[in-house]
Amino acid sequence: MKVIKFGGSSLASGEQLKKVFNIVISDSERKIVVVSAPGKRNSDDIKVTDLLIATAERQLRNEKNEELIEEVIARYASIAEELSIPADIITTIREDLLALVHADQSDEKRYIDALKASGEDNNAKLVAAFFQSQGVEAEYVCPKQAGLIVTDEEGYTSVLPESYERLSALRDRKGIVVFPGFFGYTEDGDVLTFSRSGSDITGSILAAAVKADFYENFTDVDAVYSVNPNVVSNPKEIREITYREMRELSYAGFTVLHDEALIPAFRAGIPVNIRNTNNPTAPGTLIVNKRNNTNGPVIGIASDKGFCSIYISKYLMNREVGFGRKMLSILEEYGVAYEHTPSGIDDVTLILRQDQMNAETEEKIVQRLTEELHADEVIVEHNLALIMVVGEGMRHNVGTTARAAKALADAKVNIEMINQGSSEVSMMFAVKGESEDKAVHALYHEFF
Ligand SMILES: Nc1ncnc2c1ncn2[C@@H]1O[C@H](COP(=O)(O)OP(=O)(O)O)[C@@H](O)[C@H]1O
Ligand SMILES: N[C@@H](CC(=O)OP(=O)(O)O)C(=O)O
Repeated sequence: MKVIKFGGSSLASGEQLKKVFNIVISDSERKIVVVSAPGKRNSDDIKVTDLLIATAERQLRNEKNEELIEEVIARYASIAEELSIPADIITTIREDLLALVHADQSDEKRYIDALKASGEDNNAKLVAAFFQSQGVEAEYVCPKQAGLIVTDEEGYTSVLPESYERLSALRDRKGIVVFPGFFGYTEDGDVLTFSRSGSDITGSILAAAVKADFYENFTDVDAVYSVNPNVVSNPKEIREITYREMRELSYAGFTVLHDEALIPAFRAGIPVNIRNTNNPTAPGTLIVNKRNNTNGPVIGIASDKGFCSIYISKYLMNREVGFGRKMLSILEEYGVAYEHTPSGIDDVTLILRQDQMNAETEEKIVQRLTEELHADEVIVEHNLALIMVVGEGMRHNVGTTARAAKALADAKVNIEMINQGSSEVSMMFAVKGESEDKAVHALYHEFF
């Protein structure tokens, strides 16, 4: 049995849905279909999820949002019309959406999440209706009814372990299951969404729950490329990659797969196949536990901007018991997570996503770090990009760091920081945000 997920780009129009249908029915193992909300039809288009977020935010500010609501409905209606799906599905979608817009707004996060999730929920209903109209046995399955229960943590949602057992019953359903991605229900019955692009996570959860043979993730590229194709044109395709490598690369900027989507499939030992809806005969990229290393030291180079660093120095920091705890507890009080902590004898640097702090919280954090830790220096540097060079082969190849550092030096990119060690399969370089693309090009041309 295969679980097959289609991203928003694969579901953006009636024409795309026809491709989806043909892909699903071409293989009788494709039994569970996870769908995103309709995505962009072209680069200037707006994803349904973004329209829904804007609708919710305007409602919360008591601003007019009727046009946005109609735009959302029109996206589904144009697909239904293009595919001659009976129009009553659009009436259902309209009623559902209006009920959500006018629902209780006392908990803003839950209100926004419920509206956001309706993008995939209503799309799953539409896709199921389309399959049925083609004479195929297919049913929409509600995540609540199926038992996709999620945690309710501060700013974070993940699947509860007991969900797997309940979801395993999906295996016994007759016909094709069409399941909305991106959200689950709390134990209290409220909708919570995963982070953006989280339908990938739903697909992986279901694949693990039903012990699928494969998790196929259909998107709009022929493969995972060794570097973001929006940065380097015609990059090398990756045929096979390990879970560990892909996890590092998707964390660091390979948006083709959500970085949390690998864990459920990895734990259950299910291979993940990234494929192209627009070119379904292409083999795509297979994500597996072990691969033959035919790639040399590096398999991929990913990058992401929007980071800052907080450099803290204090003479004899290494001798001070509890320094790290005190430092991190100050961040914790402001709800700020850190990504990396490269350190020396008398200094440590915290690397964080910059959008977690505004100018005011930053000032307070710096002041508290300085005063409470009696630091000699606390310096914040903004607008950094992190570049991750990844490959299982690094462990067996001497000199990879030197090659990377030389390539950056030759391209006149100053390395602000290097972090290598904890992970055996990656090294991280921090550079100034404006040097990001230059650095990625230089590293790509060094290793490929
Ligand atoms: N290394 C990479 N390989 C392939 N695609 C990548 C990579 N890095 C970023 N991408 C981007 O990921 C996109 C696919 O992800 P996404 O837009 O979320 O698709 P979907 O709508 O199918 O969920 C590609 O179109 C591409 O622009
Ligand atoms: N629709 C949601 C979830 C998702 O997974 O979408 P996509 O498959 O288009 O990345 C989002 O835009 O975040």
